[in-house]
Amino acid sequence: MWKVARFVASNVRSSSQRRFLSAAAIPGACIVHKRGADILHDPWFNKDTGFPLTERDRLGLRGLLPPRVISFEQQYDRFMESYRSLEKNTQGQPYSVVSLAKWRILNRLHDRNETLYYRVLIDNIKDFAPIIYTPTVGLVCQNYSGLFRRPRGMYFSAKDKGEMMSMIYNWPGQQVDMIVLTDGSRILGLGDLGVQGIGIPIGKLDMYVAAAGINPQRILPIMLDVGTNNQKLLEDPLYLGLRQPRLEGEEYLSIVDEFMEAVHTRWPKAIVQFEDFQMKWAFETLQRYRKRFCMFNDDVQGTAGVALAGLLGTVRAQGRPLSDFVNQKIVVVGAGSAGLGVLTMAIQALSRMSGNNEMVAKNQCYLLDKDGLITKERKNLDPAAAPFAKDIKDVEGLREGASLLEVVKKLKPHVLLGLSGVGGIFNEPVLKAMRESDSPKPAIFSMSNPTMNAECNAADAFKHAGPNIVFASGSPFENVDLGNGKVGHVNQANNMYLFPGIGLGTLLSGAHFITDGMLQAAAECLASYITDEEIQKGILYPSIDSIRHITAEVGAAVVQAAVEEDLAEGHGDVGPRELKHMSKEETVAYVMQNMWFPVYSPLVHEK
Ligand SMILES: NC(=O)c1ccc[n+]([C@@H]2O[C@H](COP(=O)([O-])OP(=O)(O)OC[C@H]3O[C@@H](n4cnc5c(N)ncnc54)[C@H](O)[C@@H]3O)[C@@H](O)[C@H]2O)c1
Ligand SMILES: O=C(O)C[C@H](O)C(=O)O
Ligand SMILES: [Mg+2]
Repeated sequence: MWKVARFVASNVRSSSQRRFLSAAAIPGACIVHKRGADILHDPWFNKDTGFPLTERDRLGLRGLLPPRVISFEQQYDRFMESYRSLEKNTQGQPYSVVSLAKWRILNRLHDRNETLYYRVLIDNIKDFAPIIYTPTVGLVCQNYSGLFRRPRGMYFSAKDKGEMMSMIYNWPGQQVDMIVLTDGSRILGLGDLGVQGIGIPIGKLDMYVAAAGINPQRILPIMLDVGTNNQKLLEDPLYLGLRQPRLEGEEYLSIVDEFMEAVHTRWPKAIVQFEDFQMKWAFETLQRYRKRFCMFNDDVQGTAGVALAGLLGTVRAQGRPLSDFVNQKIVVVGAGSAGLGVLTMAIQALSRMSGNNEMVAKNQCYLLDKDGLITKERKNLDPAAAPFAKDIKDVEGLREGASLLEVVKKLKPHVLLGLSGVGGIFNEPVLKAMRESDSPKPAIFSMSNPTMNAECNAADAFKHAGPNIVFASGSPFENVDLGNGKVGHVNQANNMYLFPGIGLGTLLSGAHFITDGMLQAAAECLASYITDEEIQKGILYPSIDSIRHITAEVGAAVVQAAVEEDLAEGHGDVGPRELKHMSKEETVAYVMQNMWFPVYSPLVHEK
């Protein structure tokens, strides 16, 4: 059942206490086998000027660093000062120049000193997420060839067929818990970016470290380069990927199969998150692997949970009981991997609420793609969209392929949700038509990324659709000043609220598969996180500042769902029996205690 109660773990302490707890959870003092300059050049172990004298002595660092030892806090302040002065010095310059400059300064730190990097990221997540993640990561992918300095993660290409099993052992880390994999075929709303799409797994895994406290030594971003159909890239002499058209059909699948086998052989417990695959492969690989490997598709499944939580929040924002969800008319614009994922999960929830009546559930939902309203009259109807195609007699006054404006005018939907990847299609006439919605508080979800691809921006949404709307977007926008002291709240409906908790919860449960039940538990948990008071202000999702706490709760919900389904095999010292006996609060505490937190750990034993 959908319960609306904010759960606050009894042992949630102040943030400084939590930091202490997390730091204390780091297993044993890490003893490094490297020496001298090799340590300084290894971002996992490097402490820059922070190496204490004993470590300088015993690790062969004497003379390789300036003599004064600088504390972690001083290093932190020094970085933040240079970041702030960069901000000041780039004021007034174009968005792309400023955000790429910010990305570069963060990336340089990432390449040099991971402990300091993740600490500044965690402490300043609201400011830095838009740089290392959406939307700047999109710009980084587009400019990857020019920005490339050092590799990060692994690259498997079509040319590596037959070699992957040995290649996987080239990765220096002993243990890998979390992998994010892309083939670069649908990077955000930017299309096929080939090998340049590697920026996305890197950004997602940074969020895993920041939000879920996955140890950065145990993450692995991976690019599967099977070619690109992007002509501009193929012709670019600086392009770093394979210069050939994308593999298709069995050839393509045999590469992904080989890769999955290789990963599974070396790290049988690693979780693989599929990210930004074009729709046909997103669905095909999900179906092919979800019962064989521990994997999920974030665009299909993570997005669905986040959208569902927002849709339920919308019902609450209207002052209605959750059961009223079955009366919401929902128009989804975009019939791709994300749009279909959202509809599938929304219809499952609607069916449950209407006594397992899938017909009732489907009646409430309408789907459009680039050719307009999808009905059963559609020629060459995509089989993936077919279950959501309307019977023409059920859409009286509308025709097959009706335009978005026609649909909105006719249906007066409660919710307009965009996952089309096309910037600006919620234009002025469409937004104005939403003023006639049957809902007193219509919802506009402009979920496509990055910012330029959003179906509309926040200011236009409030301006044209009116001040009563609830608004959410995939990329961040500033809140909108509505005058008279009123604020139009902007929510960020982004799968970042769920994927870290799905991954962490699965890892800590020891489940071998990620089931619909576990994903549903994650979505329910997010939906119940927000208080009624916040909902009244149009707040559907918590602030990203609290992403670690949200992720702990989502992770715990996933663990508990795995336990309920008898899939939990435990993790580390914690076995399935112990997991079974944990209360909800204890499960949240267990998850929190397993979150890595960046502090310099000793590299030599105390004498
Ligand atoms: N906010 C989030 O968390 C989140 C999650 C996943 C995807 N997304 C975004 O959603 C977008 C789509 O992702 P996807 O994987 O579904 O892509 P996709 O390529 O699989 O699907 C895009 C769909 O949009 C349709 N479309 C194109 N032009 C249209 C138009 N003018 N009107 C109506 N429909 C149109 C296409 O026909 C297709 O059905 C991307 O921009 C992506 O960044 C956001
Ligand atoms: O990457 C994001 O910000 C969300 C989503 O996975 C997307 O593909 O747009
Ligand atoms: Mg994605």
